[in-house]
Amino acid sequence: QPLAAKALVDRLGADGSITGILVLLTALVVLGTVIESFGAYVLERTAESVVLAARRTLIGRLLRLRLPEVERTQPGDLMSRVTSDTTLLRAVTTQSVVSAASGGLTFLATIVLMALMDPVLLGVTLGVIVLIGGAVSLVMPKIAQATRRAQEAVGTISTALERAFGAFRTLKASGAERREAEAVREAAQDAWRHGVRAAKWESVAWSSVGLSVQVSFLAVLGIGGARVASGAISISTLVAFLLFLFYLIDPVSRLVEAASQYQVGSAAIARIVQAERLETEETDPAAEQAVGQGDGPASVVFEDVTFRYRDDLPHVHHGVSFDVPGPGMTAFVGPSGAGKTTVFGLIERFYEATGGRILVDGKDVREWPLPELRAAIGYVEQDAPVLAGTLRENLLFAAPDATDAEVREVLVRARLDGVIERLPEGLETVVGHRGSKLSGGERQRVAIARALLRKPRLLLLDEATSQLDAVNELALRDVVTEVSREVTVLVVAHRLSTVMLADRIVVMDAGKVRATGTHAELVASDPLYGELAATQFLAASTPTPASPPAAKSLSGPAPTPPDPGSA
Ligand SMILES: Nc1ncnc2c1ncn2[C@@H]1O[C@H](COP(=O)(O)OP(=O)(O)OP(=O)(O)O)[C@@H](O)[C@H]1O
Repeated sequence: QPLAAKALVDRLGADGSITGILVLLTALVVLGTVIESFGAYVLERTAESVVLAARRTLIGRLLRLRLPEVERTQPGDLMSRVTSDTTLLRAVTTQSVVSAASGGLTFLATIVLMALMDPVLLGVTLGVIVLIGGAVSLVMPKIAQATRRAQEAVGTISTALERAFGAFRTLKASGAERREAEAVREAAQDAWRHGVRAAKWESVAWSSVGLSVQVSFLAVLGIGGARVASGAISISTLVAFLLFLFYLIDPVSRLVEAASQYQVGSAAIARIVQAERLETEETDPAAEQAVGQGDGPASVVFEDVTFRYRDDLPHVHHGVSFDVPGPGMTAFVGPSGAGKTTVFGLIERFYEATGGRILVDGKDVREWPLPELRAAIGYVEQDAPVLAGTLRENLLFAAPDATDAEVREVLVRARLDGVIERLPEGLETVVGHRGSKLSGGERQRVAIARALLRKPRLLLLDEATSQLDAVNELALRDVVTEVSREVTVLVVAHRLSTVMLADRIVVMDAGKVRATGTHAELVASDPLYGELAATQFLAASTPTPASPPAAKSLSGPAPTPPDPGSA
């Protein structure tokens, strides 16, 4: 452009035609702008792609984490690694890379030209730059450290918010808004403090650029002056050298910028890598694709299983053994904390047993391809979680390929058809965060319908009927009885009515199976079972000798009215 402008001025002076040059000049301006904006676009796009790639990898791994890993970490913090930390990668991939490349090239070119003029003065300049550069390099880790702390604080904010929103009703009912807000504010304050600290160290790094050039200037002036006086170099060489020194400001600034941006990015990378290192379940896309539905009810055998949740915790199972041939209903009963729910966690292989063997269909669960094992199982958790989204999404969650006819059938079986009919939007009704717009009983029925839609060979129900009213409970009991004719059903039961329907009952106590048998057998033979039947089960059904009408409920809501159905 300057050359074209010069030619333009020359032509004007010589009264020549300027059209060609004007066109050339315009073309150069347009071309320059296009190249510049295209360059910026490519750079930003690359940065966004890096962020996307990091997020994809992270998301893919986080949803496959082993359950103990998730229990050891904070979901909110893990989320902030996907959302906030990955964003910081942009800085490294744009400013940092470009500054390092352009700054590095200009720096080298200037140094070469300076070396051609006077190697001695160059030595002086580099000496000063290296000295101050050394000091700056001490500052760099502090930027990384402060950024990491700031990002950790951002993770704490997410964790605190997740905790509050996860139990929003309890938060309000406990009047804990102010205290929880205070905790979040404190984390935000922490993020601010560390962010400011990072900014402080960055400004130290920046000001050192000016300092290094000024000190070099003084040193070159002194030593160069002496060399001019001694006749080693000419005064014009000294002047040119000093000018070059000022050309160094820009590349050195860019290099420092690149280095400090890199520190910020590396703090984020460290947190991302940390999340990536968490242990995931084995993945085998081929096995996932090839998951077929086996036939018939599955059998479950526990052989002297021992288990503890963590190495530093006591054992929850001390040699649990039982044998459940399919089909039929098996109820697990026992005092709270006996390890009943843990049995389900081990069958699903959420956790690995520390000793003994667990066989499903005669095959050790560790030898089953995980997707295949889980495809055979329908699981209704203790608190029957419903996910945000529509009812349809919730139902199809475990069986995305289910047909409308199958959904309808399952809705009728789970006695949800009436509920859906009453809703103006039917299956498209949005159920709110964790299904907060549904009643407790409705949530449980949705969870049961979801499990049934998976057409399991083994159904695990954890207190699945504990929040149902008498009519629905009776209906669901019929469903479960019906299902148990073809499917192996294991249920952690807290209601006598459910227990009495079971083909076999496993009584657990303190991490062991103390007895198995039918209700009648156990009432006669096992004192703990007799006591449980009398006191702990909800006396929902016909009073039995072991379950007087005034029986005290320890494990659930008020007793429901007597139910003649199970007499
Ligand atoms: N994820 C976990 N990490 C650590 N300890 C756990 C975990 N889950 C359960 N425990 C502990 O293991 C023990 C057995 O728990 P489990 O849920 O199997 O009992 P349960 O018999 O189903 O009790 P309930 O009838 O009250 O549901 C309890 O002492 C519990 O505190």
